[in-house]
Amino acid sequence: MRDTPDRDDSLDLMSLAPTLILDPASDTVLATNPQAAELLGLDPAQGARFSRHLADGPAQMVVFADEVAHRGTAWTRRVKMLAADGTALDVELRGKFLEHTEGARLLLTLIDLHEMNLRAEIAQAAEMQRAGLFEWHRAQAFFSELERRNQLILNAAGEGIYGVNADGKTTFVNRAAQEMLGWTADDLLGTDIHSKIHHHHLNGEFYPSHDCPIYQSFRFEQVNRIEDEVFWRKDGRPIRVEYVSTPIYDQQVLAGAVVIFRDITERKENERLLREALDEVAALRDRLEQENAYLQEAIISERAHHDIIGTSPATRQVLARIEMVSRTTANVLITGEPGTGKALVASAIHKDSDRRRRPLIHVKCGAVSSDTLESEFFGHMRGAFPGALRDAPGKLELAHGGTLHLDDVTELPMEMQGQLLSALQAGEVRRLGDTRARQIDLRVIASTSRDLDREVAAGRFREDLFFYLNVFPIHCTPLRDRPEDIPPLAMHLLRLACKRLNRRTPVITEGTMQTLTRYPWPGNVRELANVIERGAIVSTEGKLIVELQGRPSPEPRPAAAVMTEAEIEQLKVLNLIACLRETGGRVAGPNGAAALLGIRPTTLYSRIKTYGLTEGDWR
Ligand SMILES: Nc1ncnc2c1ncn2[C@@H]1O[C@H](COP(=O)(O)OP(=O)(O)OP(=O)(O)O)[C@@H](O)[C@H]1O
Repeated sequence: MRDTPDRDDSLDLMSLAPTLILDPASDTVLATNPQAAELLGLDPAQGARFSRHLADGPAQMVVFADEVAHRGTAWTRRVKMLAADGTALDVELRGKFLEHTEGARLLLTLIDLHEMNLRAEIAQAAEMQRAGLFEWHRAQAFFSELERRNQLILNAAGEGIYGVNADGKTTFVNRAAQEMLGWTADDLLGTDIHSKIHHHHLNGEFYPSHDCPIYQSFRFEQVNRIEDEVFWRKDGRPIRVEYVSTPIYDQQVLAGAVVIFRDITERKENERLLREALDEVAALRDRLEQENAYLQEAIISERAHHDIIGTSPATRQVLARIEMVSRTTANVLITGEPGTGKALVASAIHKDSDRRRRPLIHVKCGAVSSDTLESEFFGHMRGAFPGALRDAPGKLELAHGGTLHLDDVTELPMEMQGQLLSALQAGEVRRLGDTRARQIDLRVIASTSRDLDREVAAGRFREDLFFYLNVFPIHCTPLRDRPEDIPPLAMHLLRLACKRLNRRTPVITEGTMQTLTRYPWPGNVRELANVIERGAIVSTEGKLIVELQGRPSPEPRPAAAVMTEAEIEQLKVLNLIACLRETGGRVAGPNGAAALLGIRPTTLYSRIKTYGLTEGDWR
């Protein structure tokens, strides 16, 4: 240490804080370190008087020096100090008493409070920054973990998920979406996804983006759920999708939309196959129903479709007409007395026609009750009327693709005749209780044992239905007018009956055959079949015995005598008189003579006039 207030190297070692040695008695700064010289701005030229640096005079300094002398060490902030240029210094003085041979010395350390505050603030700021950085890192780690987890969730989702911003540009695409679409995230991110995957409908129609429900979600804040549209894969193939597009918000501002979609191609394909299978099942069921009904019909009516037996000109003509008409689609009207084989002819026409693989439906019109007539012909839906427990097709529907045989067609009530004609002409039926019309394609064969001309004339049968049915007439001749058919028929019917009865076939003796041939057979072939069957049951000793219900076998009829025109005219007049007598002179009306004769009343009036008949002739 030096006795001058110049720099003292020992003080450099002692302290980095501004420090000086003061002789309080002479108010002299004996030594300083550079920090103190710099702080106080000591200038050797201006001398080393310490009191120059005291802002409020020496009083406080004296008090402090006494305290230091008394305690050995002390500190104070009461001594206000100035730099050499008069700048106020904010310092804390720390004093230490030093014994010296030349008197007491005061070692003063000046703590620059201003700098200390500054450092404290910097330290605090540094501390805060350090803490802030840490928090920031923590937040960053938290969010990146969150994002990673979200990515994991998005990628693990089975549904395709993608996001678009408010400009329709793709913002994210999950793995499932990339797999389903064949487009990678790189292909899609930042691009207009609609133009890549949603540009056309399945039918090839262009799909403008402003019509797209996804566009509407991010433009008009709509949640849209779509059940069946297509997205286009990168390889150009469509996939059927269902999707939900939901608008998304950032701080309550519409930011875009998220689309969650599912590939339903397989489901749609399965639905299509299922629908097809169900349609097929329904068609098969209908067909089975029809065929079942046909079989039932066949069993109920006990119609064995035997071949038509007979060699008479009448039978040969019937066979020729069957051959002529069966391959056409023409409707056929079969007339003839009961039991003459009309149903057999109808079956033969069907069997020879192109419709033979489809059913032949026989409807015995006279046997259907008037209550169920409509449902019988047109069918009904379940619940259409009390007792309609299930859907049922009508006879017209059952005959679809095949043939409908209207047996005893004249028995149909007039109203039903009209309904039937409309359905047949329109080629469609509507089941009772159904709104849907069903197409029918059928051929109609009608048969009757009545004189249809007469029925029409009598107003009991619709003329338009008559014309519809009578496209191709076939007449079955009564058995009595074709006796040459009786032997082959008798043998044929006997073979059938014995087969059915499981009996040996007896022989028909010549005498028996003559008896059969002479009999007038009012019941025609049906009666012959019954007689033969009874005979087969009662026959013994291998011979057929026939019982003809006590009717006398008439003598063989003489060949018909040839009549002159005059004789025929005479017969007509007599017949007309007998007819008018029968009707009590009534000409018109259902029970009038005209109806009985099968001619129009006007025709009858003109005939009465022509023959000059008067009431006295039939009274
Ligand atoms: N030519 C024939 N050859 C063989 N069997 C016949 C012949 N004609 C009629 N039959 C038989 O006679 C029976 C009566 O015939 P079918 O029922 O066809 O008569 P139909 O004229 O339709 O009678 P209906 O007017 O009473 O209904 C049937 O068993 C039928 O097989």
